[in-house]
Amino acid sequence: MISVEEAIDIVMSHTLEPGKEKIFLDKAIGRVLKEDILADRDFPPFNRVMMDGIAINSQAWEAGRREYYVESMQTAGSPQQTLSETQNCIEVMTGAMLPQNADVVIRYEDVNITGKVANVSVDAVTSFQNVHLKGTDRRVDDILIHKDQKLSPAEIAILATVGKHAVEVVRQLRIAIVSTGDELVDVNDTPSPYQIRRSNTYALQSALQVNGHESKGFHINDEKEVLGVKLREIVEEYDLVILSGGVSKGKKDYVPEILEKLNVRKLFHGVKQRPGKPFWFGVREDGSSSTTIFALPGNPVSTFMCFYTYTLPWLNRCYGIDNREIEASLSEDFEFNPPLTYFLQVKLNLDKGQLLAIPVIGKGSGDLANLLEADAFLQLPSGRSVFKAGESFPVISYRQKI
Ligand SMILES: Nc1nc2c(c(=O)[nH]1)N[C@H]1C(S)=C(S)[C@@H](COP(=O)(O)OP(=O)(O)OC[C@H]3O[C@@H](n4cnc5c(N)ncnc54)[C@H](O)[C@@H]3O)O[C@H]1N2
Ligand code: MOO
Ligand SMILES: [Mg+2]
Repeated sequence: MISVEEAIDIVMSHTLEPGKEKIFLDKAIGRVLKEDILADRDFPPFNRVMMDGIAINSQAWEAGRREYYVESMQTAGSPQQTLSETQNCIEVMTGAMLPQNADVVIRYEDVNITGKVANVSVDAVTSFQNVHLKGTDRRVDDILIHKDQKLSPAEIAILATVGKHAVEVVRQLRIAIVSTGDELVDVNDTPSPYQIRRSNTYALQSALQVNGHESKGFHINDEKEVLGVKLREIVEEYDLVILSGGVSKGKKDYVPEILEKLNVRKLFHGVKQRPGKPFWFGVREDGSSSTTIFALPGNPVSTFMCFYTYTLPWLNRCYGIDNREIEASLSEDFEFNPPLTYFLQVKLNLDKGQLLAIPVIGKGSGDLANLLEADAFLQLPSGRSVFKAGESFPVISYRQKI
């Protein structure tokens, strides 16, 4: 059996290069950009009026003029007008082009308009007040977003404003989630006394979904032949296969044996960790294509922990997304004696800017209800048994709290 550190090294050194594809902007949220995005014009593209009011020429103001004849109105979305007489004004609306020969905008709150005459009630004006000057935010051809950026709503706004209705992003890997087990029935079914509803596929598919990955769910019973046939099809069609169950020592735990028969190269089976000890990992190479297989132990807490500790960081690495390394400090002394890395379930609290991990002890890796009480796993290293309050350890969070 290998250590957690060795397992992470092996997983992370077997990433894929997904390639790229072009997609429409309305489908781009959460995807990773594969091209630099340049400003197609200055930001803003013209001298933009920032307040509803009147536009005047500052020289007229300096010459003492406070009463202005309203020549016309410049609204947003209409071509630039020209102030024909500098002692006059033009009514202007937010978002409009500043009229030619005008360099000051005075807001309506500081103006009294009677008929066609505007009286200004402020004591001072400054050149280009209430004007958002052309090119002051960004210049044409500036790089606005660098490639490899994961797209959030802020990047989507920029892509829209520069007219990118389609963008080049990292191709989505084809992902299959496969649960195994005769005791498992679907969510719509009423289990017999000896059965349970399968939850791992739903947990994994939703964990993928919140991280921007589509996947297809499958279920296969513990029958060698069927497992062999169905897994062959899945392994040949998908880039990533995440299995749950069937990897331990049981008489019907066929998954490792079947995978090896399908020419999946085993990279490890068994990690010195709790939960998740029987975790199996391998790769099937077929000419230019390859399939990566995470066969996770079936106990729901093990499946969950292994996904967040190994599979999600692997996916992030494939997509060029940084894996955040966060630590939290233990709220109380904790003891764990076996020579294994222990992934302690914890609740996270922010305490005076410091992340505090409060142990939430469940009844082992079958106690999936305990996932509700906790937020994360605190990774306590092997080789020691006493962990002191205040000590910091890496934390793997499955909630959006941090
Ligand atoms: N003799 C030994 N027995 C076991 C060992 C061991 O080292 N020696 N390891 C234990 C550990 S640790 C784990 S974890 C489990 C792993 O078992 P498998 O990966 O073979 O998984 P299964 O046997 O198929 O199922 C285990 C458990 O999880 C439930 N399960 C499975 N899939 C789902 C699902 N999709 N949704 C909900 N629950 C699921 C299943 O009903 C079982 O109760 O083995 C220990 N045994
Ligand atoms: O490794 Mo198992 O996940 O402890 O129950
Ligand atoms: Mg088993």
